[in-house]
Amino acid sequence: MSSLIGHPVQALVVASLLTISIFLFTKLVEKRHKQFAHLPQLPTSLLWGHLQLFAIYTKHGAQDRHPDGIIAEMHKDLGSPPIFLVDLRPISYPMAVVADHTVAEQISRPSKDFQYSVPKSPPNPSVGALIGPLSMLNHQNESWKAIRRRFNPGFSPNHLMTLLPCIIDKSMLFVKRLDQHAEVGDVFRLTDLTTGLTFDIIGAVAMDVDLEAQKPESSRLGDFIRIFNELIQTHANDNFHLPWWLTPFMYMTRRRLGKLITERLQAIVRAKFNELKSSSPDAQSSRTILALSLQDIDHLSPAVLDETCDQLKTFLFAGHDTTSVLIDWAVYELSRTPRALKAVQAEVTTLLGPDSHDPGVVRAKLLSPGGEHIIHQMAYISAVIRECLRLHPPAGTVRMTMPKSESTCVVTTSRGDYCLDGAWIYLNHSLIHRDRAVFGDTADEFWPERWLVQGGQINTGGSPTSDASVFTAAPGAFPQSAWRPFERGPRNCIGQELANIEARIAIAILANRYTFTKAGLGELDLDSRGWPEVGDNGQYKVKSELYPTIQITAKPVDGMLMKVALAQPAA
Ligand code: HEM
Repeated sequence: MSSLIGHPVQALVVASLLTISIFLFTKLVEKRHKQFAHLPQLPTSLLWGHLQLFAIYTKHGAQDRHPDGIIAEMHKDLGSPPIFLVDLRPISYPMAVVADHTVAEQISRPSKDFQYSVPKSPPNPSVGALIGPLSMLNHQNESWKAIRRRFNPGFSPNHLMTLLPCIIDKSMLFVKRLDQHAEVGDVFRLTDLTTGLTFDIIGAVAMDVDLEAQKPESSRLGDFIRIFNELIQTHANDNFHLPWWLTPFMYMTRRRLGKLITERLQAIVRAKFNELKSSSPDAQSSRTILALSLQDIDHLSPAVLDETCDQLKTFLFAGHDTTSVLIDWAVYELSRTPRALKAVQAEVTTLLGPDSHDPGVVRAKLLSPGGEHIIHQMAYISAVIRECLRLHPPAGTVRMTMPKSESTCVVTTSRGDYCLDGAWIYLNHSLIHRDRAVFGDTADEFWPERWLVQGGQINTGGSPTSDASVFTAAPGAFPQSAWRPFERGPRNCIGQELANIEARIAIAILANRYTFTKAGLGELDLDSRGWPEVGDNGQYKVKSELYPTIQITAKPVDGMLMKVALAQPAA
């Protein structure tokens, strides 16, 4: 009897399972093999997409290298198309990787369909605790515009120049820490010092708060930097920004630390608001980025407080992390490029005088009337910064339009037009910045002169010189959109001028005072006499390549291990 009843039920179950299986299979085929079949891509597996392939490519080199390095190898094996697909579902959205600056520009510029450029991808929950849900990084359209408008004045070049004394004072503490390492002669993580510097600066210029990020012993570091460091550390091995449901405990830790930062920021914003609205605000306090953003606010409502705190959180993170990476790479590239170091030293001596190894002299000169003009005259240093950001871009941007939404995202490339709806559109700076079609055979080399005019000619290689005086900036050397470390268009980086000022000052202070020597990865390959040897690219030969890893942004994998010594002042 029971078998008689069982048969139809079993048949129904089997039929349902079969229907569901066929449905799922069709969906899978649709997603894996049809949805983005129009985009160039390596062979994809029905079940795994490109996940397995990605794992295989990962094994080709250092496992902890930045995913951009893996993507670059895939790109090369595909014949370097302007755009291609990497399908890592279900770990992330399918990713349309943009490797060509003309395509990137179509995404980042305003258009008829997208007034403020193609929208940002949905917020990444893994960085939610660091920047806060109301961060301008996550907003779109008019709500983004309103926030950006509120904070723009604080980042205007003119306003930033008024903050010069505070940036220089923080740089003096940086010198003090380096002097200590020079005295001991130890191997240290330069990143720890540069993040201390940039964190201190952003705390001072944004809020007029001493974040005490440059204390000699880590136990004496300020509260903020310790919490931030702990939070950033949770991203150390999170190569793929794994979804929260795969890392629930990490997610909870991040939330807890994020809350601690918010509480501290709320107290600061309340105090600064009250001070500002009192009859006589302190002169320094009233010039900060925070103060300017509060100028037109009469009532500090909970909504305004939350929004303000999340922007400050964003500035604290975005403002210290990327700029410290830039300074790290500048120190490293200069330490292994004698021609460029000589040119920087000559420029600093010309602009700041023969005693520019003395930080006190540099400070006095930069703070004297007209000091800010000196910063604008640093043509060679500026080229070094451009070149470091070209070769070692810390961040990129990810955009997205949903399928079947009102406006679609179609880009025109040398290989045809592509609709990108439903994919993460990843403007990959590492690929764009090393495009041989733009930067030629020296695309992978550190060559600051490519940004400069020498005797009326753009120097793209050959006849190197270290005479900085013959260089002037070359604004039209390359298509503007081919260099985009700060991104372009309305959603470009609000802090790019600040980063530039910080990096210029840091390089100017370091150039004639110290000699840096890399330790560990990227160390110089000395000859039998113990001397470094210059290779064809004008750089000292090294034993191994130093590579970036991912810790939210791209960072030198070893924290830029260095030794530093006081340089001999020129006779
Ligand atoms: C070398 C240093 C820096 C680099 C390479 C850099 C790079 C970038 C990039 C690529 C973006 C676009 C991100 C995206 O679309 O998701 C961006 C946006 C942003 N950056 Fe920077 N940044 C640097 C320094 C700074 C500094 C010093 C600050 C200061 C507080 C800052 C604050 C921001 C903010 C708030 C945004 C969002 C802007 C918006 O959406 O309107 N950055 N940055």
